Amino acid sequence: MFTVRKFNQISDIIGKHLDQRHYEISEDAQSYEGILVRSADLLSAEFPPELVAIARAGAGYNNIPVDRCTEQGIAVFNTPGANANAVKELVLCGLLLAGRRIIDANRWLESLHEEHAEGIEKLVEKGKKQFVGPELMGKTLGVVGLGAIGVMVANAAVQGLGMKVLGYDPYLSVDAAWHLSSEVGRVKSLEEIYTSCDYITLHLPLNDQTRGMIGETAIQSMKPGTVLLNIARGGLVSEKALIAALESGQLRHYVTDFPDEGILGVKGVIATPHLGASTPESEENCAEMAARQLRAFIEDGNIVNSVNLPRCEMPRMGGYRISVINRNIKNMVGQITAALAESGCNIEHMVNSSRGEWAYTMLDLTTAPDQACIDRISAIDGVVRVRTLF
Ligand SMILES: NC(=O)c1ccc[n+]([C@@H]2O[C@H](COP(=O)([O-])OP(=O)(O)OC[C@H]3O[C@@H](n4cnc5c(N)ncnc54)[C@H](O)[C@@H]3O)[C@@H](O)[C@H]2O)c1
Ligand SMILES: O=C(O)[C@H](O)COP(=O)(O)O
Repeated sequence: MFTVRKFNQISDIIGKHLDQRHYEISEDAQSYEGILVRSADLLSAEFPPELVAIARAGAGYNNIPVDRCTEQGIAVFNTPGANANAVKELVLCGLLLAGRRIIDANRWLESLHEEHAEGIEKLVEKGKKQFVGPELMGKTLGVVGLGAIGVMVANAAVQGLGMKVLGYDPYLSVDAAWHLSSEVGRVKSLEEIYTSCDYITLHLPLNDQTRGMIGETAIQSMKPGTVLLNIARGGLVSEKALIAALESGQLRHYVTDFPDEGILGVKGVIATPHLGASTPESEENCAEMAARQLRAFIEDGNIVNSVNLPRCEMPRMGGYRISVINRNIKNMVGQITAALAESGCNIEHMVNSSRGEWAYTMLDLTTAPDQACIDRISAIDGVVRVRTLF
């Protein structure tokens, strides 16, 4: 029996993979092997020694202390693409809301309704000229980050809305390149996005490299009256520079899913309360993918969609499986196999993968290793976690 602690409300569909006979899902357990989480802040959480994996039911994992987890031998997973369509739809909504001044117009109508009991139709016809707003067709959209969401937004804007679209992503994956419409232009610098676009939308992770990337210099190099959309993370944009730019008109609108007390009420801000992934479809997709990945790792050691460890899968063909997380330094596999040989264990199947500074090995043995053998492998310099999976 394994225990998985939920740090957020997660769709009940997780029960399909984490069934009651083998998993207890708890909101307050103190000892647990797995975590399921959405946006709860785990950055300063203390983890129990039994914890082997954290599954983020969503895309962004800046709420998880990934480096600390790796040092402690904890695998961290996310669910790439599982909520991308929901976010794409919210971005398209944001483009239309900002372009056609729908929020201002709606607010005006509500005020009319409060002030006038009748004659509204005449006032509507007289007043509508205040809310003339440009069409999207023919305007240029810049997409920063061409991952699961950025590609969908770029394709929808170029194919469905008739916009010109420029995309920037220095780390574009082969998979994303396959899915990107050939009508989307790729640029090599952010400067090109800033200077040529009427609308700019951000679809990249928040990390040390991207925090505050939209500051005064970036905003000042944009076209006057640019609409900036940020459904990715609030920390990508410097709030001081943003507010000054909205006040001066350098930015016409800031469409964001991450409002706070600093920007709410500022003219030009159109905000939603972190609703990007809040659709029944994406909540289920993310929960199911997270639960499946968590179970595959807890029970079989298989790694798919980890953000800190390499992809590594080996089908179960009997035998006694152990898994090892270690630093990616020379002679680790040699030392692990030597320790097994010393304990008289024969290796039936083995797989080893690395990712940057870390590596992962799974071995299926013909006989069960004893505790002395596990201790010997755990004592190898650079090994951070050894698990027995039988
Ligand atoms: N508002 C919401 O509810 C919501 C929902 C999902 C995702 N998000 C946010 O959107 C982000 C993107 O999600 P995704 O599913 O598309 O992720 P993804 O990993 O599929 O795509 C991110 C892309 O950003 C690119 N990138 C990384 N650093 C970059 C840089 N410095 N400049 C340009 N591109 C860079 C990567 O190469 C990748 O292609 C997430 O990290 C998350 O913060 C928000
Ligand atoms: O990164 C994500 O996937 C989103 O920000 C969604 O967050 P949520 O799961 O808390 O809605």
